[in-house]
Amino acid sequence: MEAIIQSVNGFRLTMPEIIAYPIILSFFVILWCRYKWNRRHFDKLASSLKGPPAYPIIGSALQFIGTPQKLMDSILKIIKDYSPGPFKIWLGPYLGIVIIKPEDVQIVLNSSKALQKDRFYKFIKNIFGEGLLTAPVDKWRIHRRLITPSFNSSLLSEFFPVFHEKNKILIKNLKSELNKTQSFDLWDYIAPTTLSLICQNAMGYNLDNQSQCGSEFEKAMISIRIGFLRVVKPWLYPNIMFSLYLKLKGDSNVFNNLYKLPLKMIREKKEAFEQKKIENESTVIIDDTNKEKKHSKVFLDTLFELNEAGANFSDDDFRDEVVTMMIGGSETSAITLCFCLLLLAIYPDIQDKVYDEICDVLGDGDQKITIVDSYKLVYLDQVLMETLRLFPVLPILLRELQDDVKIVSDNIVLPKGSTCYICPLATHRNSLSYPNPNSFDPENFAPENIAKRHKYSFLGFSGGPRGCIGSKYAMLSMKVLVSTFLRNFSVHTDYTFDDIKLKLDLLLRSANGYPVTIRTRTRKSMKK
Ligand code: HEM
Repeated sequence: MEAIIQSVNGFRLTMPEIIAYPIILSFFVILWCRYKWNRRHFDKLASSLKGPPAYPIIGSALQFIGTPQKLMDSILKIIKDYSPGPFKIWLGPYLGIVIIKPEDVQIVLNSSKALQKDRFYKFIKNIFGEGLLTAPVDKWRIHRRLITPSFNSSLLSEFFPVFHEKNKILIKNLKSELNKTQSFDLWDYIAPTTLSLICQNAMGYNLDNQSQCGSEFEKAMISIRIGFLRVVKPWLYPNIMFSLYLKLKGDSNVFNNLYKLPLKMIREKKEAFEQKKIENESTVIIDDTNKEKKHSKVFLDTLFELNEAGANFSDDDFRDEVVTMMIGGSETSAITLCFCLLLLAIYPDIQDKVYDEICDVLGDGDQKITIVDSYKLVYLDQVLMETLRLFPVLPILLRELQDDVKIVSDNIVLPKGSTCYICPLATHRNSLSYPNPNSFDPENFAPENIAKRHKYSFLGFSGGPRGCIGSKYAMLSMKVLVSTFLRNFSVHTDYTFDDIKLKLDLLLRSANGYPVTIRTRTRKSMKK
């Protein structure tokens, strides 16, 4: 039968069209209503919270578009406008609630319903796979329990010979910059050192920093930071768009390059492990007095042994845990150390005070630092903590809530399925906890001042069950490096505190590097 043609407002429609269009429209209206109904608790909470402007589909993403420095500026502005929260942020269609007050943070970080890393971590899964940092909760529970003993406090002293050896190389390399008037970037020396430290201490692998592999890994790390910027570029969310983007930038091989060194280490260490097993000498060494003594295994050997005992790590599991340790254990410390030394260069009085303490504990000679000495360097400890307060390497942590979580502020219930943004940067710069939050003042971490504050007002290493597994190792290794550095050189800069501009590309960094000059240390401790 011939279709009936009708004229509707000047448009000519066939009868099937007249029937189909309202059906299609109703279908979308129903879908939309269902979507809104399912998310009514998000919308209800969102309507009661302040937050930056948001638009359908993209949310507040427009605020964050631009360079890593612009991204950081936007974050700082939002924190300033909405602190101390809680406040909302829509990223794409996803509701996030930013919490800043220590009492709220304590609840979320310790809640069993907030252990899951947020969906946005999937973008860094390209890098870390399912290592501890990014692993889903079930896998994380098993791996965390197995891996924790490798960084147990009782083993920390065993890392010292490697600390000494690698710092000796650092000092030798730094001598090429001695007494120059032109500043250099601390990063170029510190980053290879921390990478080399973690490779040897966790993987038992002696990395020659000048080797092709080491520098290739570091280069891949630089390209990989762009992976993180996907979070604020919704058009790169689909994998196909991201692959295309990498191709256009000539970076399509970046992940293969990143994995080259970890895979090489695993292969070689596994061969050595198998060999030792055959010789049945895997855990026994003979000491000077010819007595047999247990030699603690490095982290990677522990993984091999656990696997033998039935832990069932796949090849990907090995790779992911090793990459996580390499990046989590080196970049974080390198950034903190660079900021710390730059701050000491900006504040020579504080540098002198740190140096005096080092001389008190270690003397003016070249006696090697021990673990007991490092515990006595309490002012240096304060300086490092204050550095992490001002420049927390991970300025924002994201948790996807697997159930409702009630926080203290206004008795708000954070709904299941929403994202909780914990913001160390904002918590650390809150004047309720720190009287002059934007100044460098190591006295903030004097014991009497720590006692006045909430425990969760410092989040440099996060907290709760998913807090940093390597915090004690990190503090010790940083203390050894800074004290060795300052025993050899004084550090100087033209920078002022306000010259430090920040950027965020996976981690928080100085946008213009860490420019300093160094001189042979002439001043001996004033206390002598
Ligand atoms: C100054 C140095 C360091 C800082 C500031 C730091 C900071 C952090 C923070 C804030 C987290 C929590 C991340 C999150 O919740 O998303 C974390 C987790 C982690 N860190 Fe560190 N870290 C440092 C050094 C290290 C070192 C030396 C290692 C290895 C030896 C390490 C290994 C890890 C691992 C494996 C995780 C994941 C823990 C888990 O989810 O169970 N970190 N770190």
